Amino acid sequence: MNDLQLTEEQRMIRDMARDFARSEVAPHAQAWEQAGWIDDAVVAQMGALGLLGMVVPDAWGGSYTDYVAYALAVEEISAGDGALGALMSIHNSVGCGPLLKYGSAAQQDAWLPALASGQAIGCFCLTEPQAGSEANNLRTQALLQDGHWVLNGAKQFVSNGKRAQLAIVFAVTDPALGKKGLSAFLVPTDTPGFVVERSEHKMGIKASDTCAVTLQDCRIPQDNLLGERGKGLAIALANLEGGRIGIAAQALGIARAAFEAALGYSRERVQFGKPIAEHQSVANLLADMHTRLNAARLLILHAAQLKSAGLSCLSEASQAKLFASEMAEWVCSKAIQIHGGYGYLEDFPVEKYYRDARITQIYEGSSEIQRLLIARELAHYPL
Ligand SMILES: CC(C)(COP(=O)(O)OP(=O)(O)OC[C@H]1O[C@@H](n2cnc3c(N)ncnc32)[C@H](O)[C@@H]1OP(=O)(O)O)[C@@H](O)C(=O)NCCC(=O)NCCSC(=O)CCS(=O)O
Repeated sequence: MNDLQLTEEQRMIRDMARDFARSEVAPHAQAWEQAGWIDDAVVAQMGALGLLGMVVPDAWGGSYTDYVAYALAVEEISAGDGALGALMSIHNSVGCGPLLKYGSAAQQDAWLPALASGQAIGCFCLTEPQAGSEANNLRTQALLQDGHWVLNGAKQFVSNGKRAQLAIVFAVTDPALGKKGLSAFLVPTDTPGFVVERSEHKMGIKASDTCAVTLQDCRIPQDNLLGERGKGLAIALANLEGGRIGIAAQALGIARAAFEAALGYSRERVQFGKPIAEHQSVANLLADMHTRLNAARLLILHAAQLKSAGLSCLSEASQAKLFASEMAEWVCSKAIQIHGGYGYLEDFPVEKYYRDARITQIYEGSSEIQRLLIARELAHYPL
């Protein structure tokens, strides 16, 4: 999809996000990485610009246009900093998304205005030490006692874990029912017994707070059940579908930043009497990088269009994430190659892009899970 196929509103949102990323995000990304924390002020600015309420309708103070505008904005912010792209995608997609689709009117009114403005940040507590790809193998228990749910268990790899005010937590309510015995809950993170254990030390997106969380007799009102009892797995998987569009856009943004760094460098770096961009081996690499970036964007925006139209995009979102995340590692690696030895140094940005891109093949469903989902959907492929 080129500019011609975007609406004026989609272009304006993309350009606003691009300007913001270039002036307020990219210049600080390295400092945030060193601090292991994204500056609170920039998160507040994103809230004021509407970038944290992009899937929430106006009625709750959100800035929803459609998922195309959202994907374009995630790409731009991620080109500025992959860690901030993670915060944005996870907050919008799997933080706000479940409340929008499954929340009661009272739950939506209580949380969506704060989430949409960025005054509250959301996180998604599904994964457990023994339940990664096998999302239904949860051990966290929720017991109903005296009008309260009491949650106990351990969650792993919770992005925004330290920053979030609201956690969407998945737990076993009816062990005998297997997959149909899981439920979803809204847990304010200041509830006693919601314990953020540690921020993990990661290879990339180091400024994103990825935490282990334990639930220790964490008591929440009975009304904090999100959606129907027993529908927890469906709620989790339905939201990961949208989340995967966001992570694909994050991968694309990081890869595009790497490509642009490599293109700029190749025009300046002279070897054998001419800029290396004019050497065919480098020019061919740049051509392949550009082509793959544009192919990824088409897949992402196609999935986003389906989602905006309220259609299922399970396979398309998985295809977008699979292709974009694997493309991102390849493009970032080639960007380092074009920089030669300098690309391996922290003085140049491409080594960070390479590290930041790697996670996109793992979280919100690994490449192996995306292939499994795409293959499953082929059962309905018309011949
Ligand atoms: C590997 C899996 C695909 C296996 O899934 P299952 O076979 O166990 O599940 P199903 O039987 O297919 O579905 C169960 C239930 O959910 C409904 N469902 C499934 N998908 C959708 C959807 N897209 N929309 C709506 N509903 C859906 C389905 O109809 C069933 O409902 P009923 O029982 O019929 O009522 C799966 O386990 C999987 O995807 N695994 C990967 C998990 C994953 O991505 N984990 C990452 C978690 S988040 C993370 O990485 C942390 C980063 S962050 O902080 O975001």
